[in-house]
Amino acid sequence: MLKLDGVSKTYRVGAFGGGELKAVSDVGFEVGEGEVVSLIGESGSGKSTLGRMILRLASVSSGTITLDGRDISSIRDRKEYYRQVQGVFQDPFSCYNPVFRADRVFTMIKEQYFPRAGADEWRTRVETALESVRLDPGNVLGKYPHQLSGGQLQRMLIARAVLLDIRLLVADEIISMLDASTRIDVLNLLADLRARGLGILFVTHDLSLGNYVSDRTVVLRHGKVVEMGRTDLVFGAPAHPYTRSLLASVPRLHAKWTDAAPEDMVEDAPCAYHEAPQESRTRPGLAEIDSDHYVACAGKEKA
Ligand SMILES: Nc1ncnc2c1ncn2[C@@H]1O[C@H](COP(=O)(O)OP(=O)(O)OP(=O)(O)O)[C@@H](O)[C@H]1O
Repeated sequence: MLKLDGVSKTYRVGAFGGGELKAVSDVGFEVGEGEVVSLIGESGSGKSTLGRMILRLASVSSGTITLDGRDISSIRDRKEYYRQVQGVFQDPFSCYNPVFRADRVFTMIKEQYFPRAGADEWRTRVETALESVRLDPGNVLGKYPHQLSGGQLQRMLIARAVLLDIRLLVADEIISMLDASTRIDVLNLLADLRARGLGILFVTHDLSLGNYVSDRTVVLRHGKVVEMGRTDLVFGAPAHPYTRSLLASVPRLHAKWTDAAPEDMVEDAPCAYHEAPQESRTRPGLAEIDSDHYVACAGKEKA
């Protein structure tokens, strides 16, 4: 479905845009139907930039992003694209105008995409979409954003995507601002949507969330993929020192802070990329060290 191939993004920075900042370098991965792919990396690693390029909110400097083999930049009709691909972001409050009722987000969808739907039919569709994101329509319809919780507003945005029956959701840090119990609700909701065939790019800096929800994981560092593949392999047998150090820094329930030192962070461990045979370098800068488990050179990262 969605495929990124050698995608890079360079921002113009500094006085009069005289400098350049390479936020994303030569990134390639896929998101299939009914698949959740986590994009993991620390702050500034380029996760949101990738999400924004996929959502066509930022231009691609080089490389291609395709949907079913079609370059997304060649899809002139943005409405057609957004009928299939939508984003939900960290701060749900920023997506609503406080002056209007929150369900205006549905009215806008109706006006743009379903102008001919009758009022009753539309109301039934909205109610069904709300129920599918585990919201009680009676509790949320007709209310202003300040009368709803962050979790409810976030789910309404996901319901909007459900109404459009999209194929790919870019979920950028959507859990970060929610409390623990609401987090699990939203995560379970994503699992429901995946079961219905929705592809999800789950952008997060939180490894445990990524591990919980995703089939495949892409670890980004300084805009480059350092490791990616099946989540059980990336988390179970991390091959890049950066992935290992990220995993080692996740607080563990049964370990005291001093015990949680990154014991497996061996600086002079052999580089898995260079240990792998030449023919395993099937993607630029990455070696396939197991079926659907890719790693970048550790030496270059250390340099
Ligand atoms: N519009 C922009 N103009 C210039 N530089 C930008 C712009 N947007 C992002 N950057 C820079 O690009 C790099 C990647 O930023 P990005 O927001 O993609 O990272 P991130 O991994 O999503 O971080 P966070 O988790 O903090 O949101 C950072 O160095 C950031 O400062």
